[in-house]
Amino acid sequence: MRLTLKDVAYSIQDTSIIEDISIQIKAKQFVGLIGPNGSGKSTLLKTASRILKPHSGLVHLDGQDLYELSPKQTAQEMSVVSQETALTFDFSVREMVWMGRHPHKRLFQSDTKEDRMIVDAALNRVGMNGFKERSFMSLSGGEKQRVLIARALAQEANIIILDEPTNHLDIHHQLQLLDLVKKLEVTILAALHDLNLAAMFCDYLYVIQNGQVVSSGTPETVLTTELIREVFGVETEIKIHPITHKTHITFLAHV
Ligand SMILES: Nc1ncnc2c1ncn2[C@@H]1O[C@H](COP(=O)(O)OP(=O)(O)OP(=O)(O)O)[C@@H](O)[C@H]1O
Repeated sequence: MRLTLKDVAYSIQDTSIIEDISIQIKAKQFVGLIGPNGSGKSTLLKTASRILKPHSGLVHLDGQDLYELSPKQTAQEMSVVSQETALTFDFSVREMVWMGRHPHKRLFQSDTKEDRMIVDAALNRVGMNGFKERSFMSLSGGEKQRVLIARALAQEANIIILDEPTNHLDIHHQLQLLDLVKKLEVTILAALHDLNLAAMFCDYLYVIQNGQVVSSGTPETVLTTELIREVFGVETEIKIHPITHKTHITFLAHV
């Protein structure tokens, strides 16, 4: 499933947060958003996922206007993993993941054997099956993050939008999570802070600065010493790593 944003803009009280953003994510592509703190990545992800309605511009799923779909249809196609999971009540881990099944169910329909198998399989894939009866609120940041990924898996969406998915995760779980997400073969849009992980996993990158796209392309073409100096204010040495054959950045000093 393709996700397309055309000339998307969003402002808060006359202050432009993002403007003229056009991005295209082909089916099954893993696209990364990179950019400094406060550049507008989360706002962009929210406009792409119907959490914030753009003030102008269009968001299309396979050519169809996102706002012509019902919220339930949107949830069948797209799942969002973000840090801001506001919970009024505490739920168990199993219940949290089970919520991913909601868009596939009729009103008041109880869970089926298939739902239970999907929830168990999702928890297994993120290594959290042993935590099923634990309260979600009692989990560590990294454990919560893995449960939210399991919920996205249980939702069986064609597009997954991730806001800094590796935040809170140790290096083993960062690599495991991005590897898992990549192998799902669904369309992925993710804001990532770690430029080396972005280079390893993303097929294509958009660089956001001051609410606008300032560069886009494959990691090898986008991640240059000039761009990183300009956008992040950091001197780097960049090489193709002899083992991974991916762009590898060594950070030298801030400018
Ligand atoms: N509700 C709000 N009221 C006022 N300003 C806001 C609001 N939400 C976001 N902003 C501002 O919009 C800008 C972009 O924020 P956003 O969270 O999209 O950036 P980001 O690139 O995701 O940042 P980070 O990397 O730090 O997570 C920031 O300057 C932020 O302070």
